[in-house]
Amino acid sequence: MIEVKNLWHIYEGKRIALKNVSLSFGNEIVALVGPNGSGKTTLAKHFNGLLKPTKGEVFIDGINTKNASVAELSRIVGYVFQNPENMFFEENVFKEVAFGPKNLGLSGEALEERVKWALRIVNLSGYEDRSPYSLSGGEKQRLAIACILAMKPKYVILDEPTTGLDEKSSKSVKEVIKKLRKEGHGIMLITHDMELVLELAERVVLLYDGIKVFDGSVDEFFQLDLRNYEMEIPELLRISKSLGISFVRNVDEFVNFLLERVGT
Ligand SMILES: Nc1ncnc2c1ncn2[C@@H]1O[C@H](COP(=O)(O)OP(=O)(O)OP(=O)(O)O)[C@@H](O)[C@H]1O
Repeated sequence: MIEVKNLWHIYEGKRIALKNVSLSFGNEIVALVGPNGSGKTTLAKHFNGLLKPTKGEVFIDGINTKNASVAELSRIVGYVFQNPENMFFEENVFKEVAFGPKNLGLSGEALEERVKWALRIVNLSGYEDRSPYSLSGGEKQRLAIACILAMKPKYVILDEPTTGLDEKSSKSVKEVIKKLRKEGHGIMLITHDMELVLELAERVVLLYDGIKVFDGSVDEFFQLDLRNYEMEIPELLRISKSLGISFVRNVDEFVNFLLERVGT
């Protein structure tokens, strides 16, 4: 369980980025949303100790982040940053994925198994010898996820995992996220992509100007007037609402509603 208790974060220069935020999350997919500058990244950086509370406390499976190093916390919380190509530095995909578990002390067959396992989950088996830089945007995103998974963290934070990806790549990243959830990982999606929230999230936390203004179900979230928070509901929901359909997750559900209506 990740537990945030009355967290304040004030950057040097006195910018108050988080104001008394409390939340906890476990084995679920939580979307962390809010307009630019609302404090999402600041909050997420507390989960692996990259930032320490100005006031308040953060516990990762009972460990107070104040007393733990980033290295220690990164074993429990994996953070997949935005623009993953910035994090690659090895000559091939195998070495890139092996880097983290190697640092954790794995070697030989165990290391090879771990890398193969991580690549299998993200559907990149067979890519071992490719240069990370030769991959497509979606493949890079999946490689970045594999690098984190190879360290077997219990929680995975994904910062804008679908931004800049085409439909097909975005779909395969979503499949990976679903797979991780099934494997028992707790997942936090930091995102502006409301379609992604609609499709995958089980819960939404909304930050606005450093304050947690909403924490609840996806259905309830999309009942808020999101324009107040500089966001918009997905087109699919807008259309379905205008047809009197209260809540659908995806096009298939939408079509089913319409077919039921035609049939009655
Ligand atoms: N290193 C820093 N020093 C000073 N202020 C910072 C620093 N990092 C972030 N901030 C400020 O803290 C506030 C929250 O920023 P943060 O990056 O957490 O927001 P965000 O919700 O992740 O935004 P975005 O959606 O644009 O990524 C912003 O006003 C930002 O300018």
